[in-house]
Amino acid sequence: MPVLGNLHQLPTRYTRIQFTSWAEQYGGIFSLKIAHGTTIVITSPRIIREFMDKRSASTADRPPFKLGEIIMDGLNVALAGAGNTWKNMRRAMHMFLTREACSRHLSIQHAEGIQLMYDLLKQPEAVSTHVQRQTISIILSTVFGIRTPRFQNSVASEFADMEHILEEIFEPGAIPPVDLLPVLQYIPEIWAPWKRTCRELRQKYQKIFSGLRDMCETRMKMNRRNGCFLEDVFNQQEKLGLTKPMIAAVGAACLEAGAVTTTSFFQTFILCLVHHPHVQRKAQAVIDDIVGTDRLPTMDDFDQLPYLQAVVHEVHRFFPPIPLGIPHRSTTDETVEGYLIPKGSTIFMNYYGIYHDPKLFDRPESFYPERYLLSEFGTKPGVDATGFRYDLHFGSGRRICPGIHFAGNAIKMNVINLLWAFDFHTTDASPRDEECPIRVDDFLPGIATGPKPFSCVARPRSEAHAELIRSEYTKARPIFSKFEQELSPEEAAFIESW
Ligand code: HEM
Repeated sequence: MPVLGNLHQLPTRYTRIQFTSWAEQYGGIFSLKIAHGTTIVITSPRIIREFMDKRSASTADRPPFKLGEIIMDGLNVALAGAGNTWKNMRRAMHMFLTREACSRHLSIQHAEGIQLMYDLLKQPEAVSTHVQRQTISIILSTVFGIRTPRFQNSVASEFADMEHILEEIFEPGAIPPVDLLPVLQYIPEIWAPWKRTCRELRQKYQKIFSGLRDMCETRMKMNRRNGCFLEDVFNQQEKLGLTKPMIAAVGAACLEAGAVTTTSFFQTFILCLVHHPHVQRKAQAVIDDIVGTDRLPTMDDFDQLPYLQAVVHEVHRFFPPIPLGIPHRSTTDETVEGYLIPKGSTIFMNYYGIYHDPKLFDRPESFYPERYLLSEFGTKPGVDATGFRYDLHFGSGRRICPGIHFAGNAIKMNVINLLWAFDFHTTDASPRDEECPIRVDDFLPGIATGPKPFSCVARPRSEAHAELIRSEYTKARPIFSKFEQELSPEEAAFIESW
């Protein structure tokens, strides 16, 4: 296939599995020829450090992405090339996401953590929906100044539906390679159904994010500010060099990049708990020793508990929410491990392949937090761990995820709260392998993804736990009020009745 190169070998779904199998065969770095372009896949922390971190000036660009241009006018922070538009939007995001800025978001994160536990008391079998609502609501509140007290018929469910379709069509191989063969974009819509999907997505995308931005602007004009991030961006719009569409795009990037990934983490966490009751019991025992039932757990408690930290590292390892990262593009010719990487190459970092490499991890398909108590990065004895870091799957170089601290705080809070408060059980009776009860096909395809829906019930561990959650929820309500200025009558009625 001289024109398409390896394209015919690229699957249209679950690319991470194929890349991982090729990495076993060809090693920590291999290349694919797709049309006239070179695609590099790195499945080695050492090479990520050497090439992506240390030579970040020449690897921070993104490959062209026609779908991003069609749907988002090229203004998506995570997909934009490394020019001034990206720099200005990323600079704006730092005002909201540095470690220090994140300490200002703790009170709403804490209050939403309490609502999550309260929601699970009320609807123990809707675990996944409540986790999703909470993650989206925290970002909506802190970024746009509007929260979502329930999932159904809300901006949260509208966003989640749209995102689900976006993730599917963004997976490498999912649609014809219009970026490599631009002629494909001229095929009429009747033979190119992806074009219609893009058109519909564009309308939804613009409606949601322009709408949220305008709501914030109106609130500011009416002197009803609530301290959300977009207020700061409007105030410094000129200094930051942002147009009005870019303001909506900065907010969209936080919600898109932050909600899907963090929700995926919690869903994987709960899936792993459901299939490993002994991990739940061990984690609950260490929490009970220092917390008891007279107060809620805190992030300081989490910091004192190495076993909980090991659980978090193991969840990240077991299923990184962006298994192949977001591809970078090189802007100069570079030599890595003796191979020439031509300028303009598309580069994937195969985190999934690294974390599931049996040469690096003992029984990589098993969920086994103790591995992180036995060696620093959970690797097998004697393995060269050069290049490993706990945040490897958050990206590299100048593109590293700016949401690390925001996500880290949410993870600490929910992990300790949920283990303290609930036992998670499955209602699914289908037989599973005892050694590896979670299967590869328990996870969805897509570029930022997580587990398929799974059966799960959250049972409060005692009436004392439940009682404390109910009383803390009543105390947390006033913290929400400044983000509830634009609630619909149905949402207001829901809060009253909940
Ligand atoms: C468990 C949670 C998360 C994970 C695993 C994660 C992972 C990642 C990864 C792998 C990238 C690509 C980095 C690269 O290209 O090298 C990324 C980019 C990004 N993330 Fe996160 N992320 C998480 C949460 C968040 C949160 C909470 C936010 C914001 C509130 C956020 C905002 C972003 C943005 C804006 C980018 C694009 C950065 C750029 O291209 O310059 N992420 N993230």
